[in-house]
Amino acid sequence: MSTPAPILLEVNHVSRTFGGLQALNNVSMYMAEGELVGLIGPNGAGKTTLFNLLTGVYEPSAGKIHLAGEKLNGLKPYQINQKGAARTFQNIRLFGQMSVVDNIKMAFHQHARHSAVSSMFRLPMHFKGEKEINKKANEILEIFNLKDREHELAGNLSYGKQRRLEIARALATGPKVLLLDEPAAGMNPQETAELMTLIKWIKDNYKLSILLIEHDMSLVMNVCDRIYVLDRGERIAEGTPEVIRTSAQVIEAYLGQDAEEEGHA
Ligand SMILES: Nc1ncnc2c1ncn2[C@@H]1O[C@H](COP(=O)(O)OP(=O)(O)OP(=O)(O)O)[C@@H](O)[C@H]1O
Repeated sequence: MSTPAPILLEVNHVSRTFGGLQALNNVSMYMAEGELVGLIGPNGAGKTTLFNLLTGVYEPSAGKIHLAGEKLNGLKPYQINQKGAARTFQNIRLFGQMSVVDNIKMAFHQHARHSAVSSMFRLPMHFKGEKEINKKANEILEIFNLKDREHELAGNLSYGKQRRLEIARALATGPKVLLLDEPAAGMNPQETAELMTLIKWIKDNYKLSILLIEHDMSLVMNVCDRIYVLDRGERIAEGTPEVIRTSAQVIEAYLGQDAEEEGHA
């Protein structure tokens, strides 16, 4: 029997309220090193809120979050990024007026080892750092098939390519865990299939954990090792794709959503 991978991310009994609204209620979850975990649930279930808690956009009202044994509660988004969590957003947030390659280099700079002093005075260490960053940015552009567009303004890329660039940029910060919020939203079926192959490849080659929010159910079922299901702020199921596919509670939650949507139509 192989030894189980160590736990990387731990969420313990986390809740979050917004005024009177309980967006998350006593949710616990974990991710092991190298796992690709799905986070699904009907609209308004609390998925993005959980991402926002994991990345320091909001603080939990109760409960604790640990990454690689370090507590994340109370840290700012940039501090959590430095501890190894990077994310993409539902609505793409690139520097549209900067080139593709500069978007990647910006992310490297956040984590580059050369200090502000060495870059200010252009010390030899600064040039060594720049050379290294150029090399790494090149590698990432090749992997994400964006090399031929490196000097184009990010805002001019097609939607599918902007989504890929956003993931490339998150990866450039050297994360231990990558949080992807609906990375396939707005993509056509071919772009989606390519993206999924890429996500699996990233997981295997960068040996990192990935948490994926995605509405496309077949996609989640195909790529994830395990899945958590939220509904109205509560965790209602957890398990392998097979377990989730046949869970009566999950089916009921989604049917409930369909019925609500039909009622509003
Ligand atoms: N900043 C906020 N202020 C007030 N309410 C919020 C805030 N953020 C989220 N909510 C509420 O919390 C609940 C959960 O929202 P959340 O965006 O986390 O759901 P979701 O599962 O990501 O939904 P979707 O699939 O539609 O993106 C919703 O009722 C939402 O309106």
